[in-house]
Amino acid sequence: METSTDRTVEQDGTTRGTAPGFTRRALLGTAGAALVAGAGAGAAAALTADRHGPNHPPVPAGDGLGPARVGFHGEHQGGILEPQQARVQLAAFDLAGGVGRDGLRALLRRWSRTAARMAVGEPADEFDNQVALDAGPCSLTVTFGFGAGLFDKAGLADRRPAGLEPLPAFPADALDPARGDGDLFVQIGADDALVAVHALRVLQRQAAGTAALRWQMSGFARTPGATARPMTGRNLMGQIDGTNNPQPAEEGFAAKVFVAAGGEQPAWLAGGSFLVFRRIRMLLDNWEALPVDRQERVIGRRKSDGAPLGAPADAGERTPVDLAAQGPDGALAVAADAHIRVAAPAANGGAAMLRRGFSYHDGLLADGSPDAGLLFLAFQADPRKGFTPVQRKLARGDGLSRFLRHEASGVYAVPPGAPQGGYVGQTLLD
Ligand SMILES: C=CC1=C(C)c2cc3[nH]c(cc4nc(cc5[nH]c(cc1n2)c(C)c5CCC(=O)O)C(CCC(=O)O)=C4C)c(C)c3C=C
Ligand SMILES: [Fe+2]
Repeated sequence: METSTDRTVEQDGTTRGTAPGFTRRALLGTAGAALVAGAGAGAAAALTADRHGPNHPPVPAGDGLGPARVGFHGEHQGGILEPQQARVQLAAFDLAGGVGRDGLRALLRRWSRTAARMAVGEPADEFDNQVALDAGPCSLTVTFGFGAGLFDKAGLADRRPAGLEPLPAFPADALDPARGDGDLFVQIGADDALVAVHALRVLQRQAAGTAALRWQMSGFARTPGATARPMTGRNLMGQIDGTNNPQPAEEGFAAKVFVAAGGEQPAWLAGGSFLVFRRIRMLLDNWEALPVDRQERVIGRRKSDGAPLGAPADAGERTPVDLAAQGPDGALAVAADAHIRVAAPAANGGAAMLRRGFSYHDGLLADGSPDAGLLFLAFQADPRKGFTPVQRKLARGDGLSRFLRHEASGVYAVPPGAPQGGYVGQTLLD
């Protein structure tokens, strides 16, 4: 695993030299980019401790989160396999009328070039507003997705993937169309809020005349180093959320998450994925009125350590779930309507997805309740076999659904990663 701050590990495992990490903006001559490296070394050592992932080089103590970087180029796009960053910006754009295949290609070329530059902390181009000048890339990833509408508008209807059909309406959906769907989707993750917002602003300005912002949302996850040891983050209901995700090292992971070559989906999408997005508001006033043991019953896991109900006191979140386990009274330890029972692949014909959601908190609603919840994001090889059957089940029989409102929705084809010198979407457009 690469450890030097002046080299980038690309997703294909190759390394690439760059100007020494934190001072590269100054080397590039960007105005105002005289940078201070190594501040707060002691705190930084802790902050960087849990940022390691398959495509994510460890950062030596003393450099903080700033210089950490995720290579833009590779087999898959960034922002899928890496550990979640502390901040996310989600946005969707609609193509302007009359923008055909060539206009779309020009935009994606430009966006890819810019995302690759920003991922190593370089300024974008003339549209860079210089608001993140003194920050490193902070593990910036930019992930692009294509909505169903894009294919008709760009004259590519014959290349629309079969998996990109609209999601069915689920019972109790309360969806706002203005905050869902969209022709082009962008997920921007970074360990610094300004870095993420800056990247979105640059992409938006570059799109002027070609694509207009349709909706935008901000989210957050745990900041690296916030806990004494690396552990799965908590959501705004206080649950450890993400434990039983498919793990990259496990057999069959790629088949669950990525589109295989030679299958039902078009060849251009091989190595890509599908992303299902749901903005799910949590009814926190109701949830927080429940005693903790009732909250645990709703999920099927302990709140303190995330261990499955019925597991021994010293079990941890990674203890395998025993859905047949019984309590002392002979009743199922994980209740029939517990979220983890209803959502489990075993209850859904093996349906699986890689969940990578972020919390949001956007103030209060008119009734004084928090406008807060989960920006649910799940990558999968085919939503018709992943998200849809699971959500069908959850909407009918999940104890958690009484505390949730699905308010916005989108499904996007996520193209494979771009090779060096290439752009995301190239396999579709060239
Ligand atoms: C359709 C898919 C899912 C939606 C929508 C969903 C919403 C949602 N989930 C939580 C909290 C937790 N979910 C957990 C596990 C879990 N959830 C899903 C699917 C959806 N969740 C799956 C497939 C699983 C794994 C089930 C298993 O195999 O064990 C957990 C437990 C910890 C974990 O494994 O992640 C929590 C907690 C919320 C709050 C929420 C909507 C806001
Ligand atoms: Fe869940």
